[in-house]
Amino acid sequence: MTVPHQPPAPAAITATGLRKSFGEKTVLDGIDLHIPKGSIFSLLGPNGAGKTTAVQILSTLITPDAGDVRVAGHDLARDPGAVRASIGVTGQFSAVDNLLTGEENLLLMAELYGYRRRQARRLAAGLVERFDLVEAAKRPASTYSGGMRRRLDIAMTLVGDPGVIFLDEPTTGLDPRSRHGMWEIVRELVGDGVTVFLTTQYLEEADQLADRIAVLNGGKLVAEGTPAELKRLVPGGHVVLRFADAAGLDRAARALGIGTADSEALTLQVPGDGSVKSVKALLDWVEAAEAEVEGLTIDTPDLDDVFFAVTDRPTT
Ligand SMILES: Nc1ncnc2c1ncn2[C@@H]1O[C@H](COP(=O)(O)OP(=O)(O)OP(=O)(O)O)[C@@H](O)[C@H]1O
Repeated sequence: MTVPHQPPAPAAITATGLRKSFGEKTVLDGIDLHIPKGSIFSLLGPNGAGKTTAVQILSTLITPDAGDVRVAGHDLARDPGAVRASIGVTGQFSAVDNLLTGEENLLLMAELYGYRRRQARRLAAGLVERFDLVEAAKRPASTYSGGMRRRLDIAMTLVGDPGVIFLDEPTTGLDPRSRHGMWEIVRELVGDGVTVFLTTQYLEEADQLADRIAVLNGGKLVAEGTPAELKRLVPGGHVVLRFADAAGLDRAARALGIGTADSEALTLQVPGDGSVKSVKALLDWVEAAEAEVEGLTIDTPDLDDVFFAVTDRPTT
């Protein structure tokens, strides 16, 4: 019997041996990337690690010193124009014109892409609706909140119907509600088949959104994988049992023979992955020692733990 062979998902972005230095400073020291179409990839790293530099290279704003890069099926070095036509970039350098209304910004963008007046109006109306800007559409963008401006920025990017979107810190400075709204937008984009390359300062954001995450440090990718894979790289998961009295804590600590007891808080911290099976086994042991557990909490490593484990101090 032959095992059916799953073809690898086509790549939206690939890079091999990507290098970039500024003077003496090597920022990217041989980076390889393979980002499947229709996925969200998040690049993390301390301040000054080179995330923006990577985005600028992949989006044709600056040229690398070495490396083969393909974006949306086009060779970056040979056909930067085709790459540019297939991508959208939003983030630190917003394309929004403050003097124009939201609607005018969208119409201007549509004109740049060669849409006729009627088509442009229809497209702008659809985007205004989709990005919840109907009430604000006739107001100058200068009056918009940070969240509205980011939504308008992404809406403008979509006028060009890009297959790959670079989001450079899309939610920095947004309040939690606006941030969640932005996450919904990103998920919708990917649902439509768009590939998203995301840089963020918020590890929770990468955890929530990204299919795969890479951590950049000292010019190299020091860790790469799904959020779950990365969390497995670091130890630190544990279960904290809280006891009814000191005698119970004592009996349990002796029966288990591992863990850190806190006699004031009446807790015992035991290493563990927090799975139902391991917690049940732990409670069975404690019960056999006739110790009464009043409560328990499970702490699993999060991306913060991974980040601290694989990166060193900021480089700027
Ligand atoms: N045009 C330039 N000339 C000289 N050095 C530069 C230039 N652009 C970036 N750098 C340096 O390259 C390094 C990486 O910068 P980059 O902005 O890519 O980092 P980053 O990971 O995006 O940081 P942050 O999280 O702070 O935005 C920094 O040390 C920066 O000072």
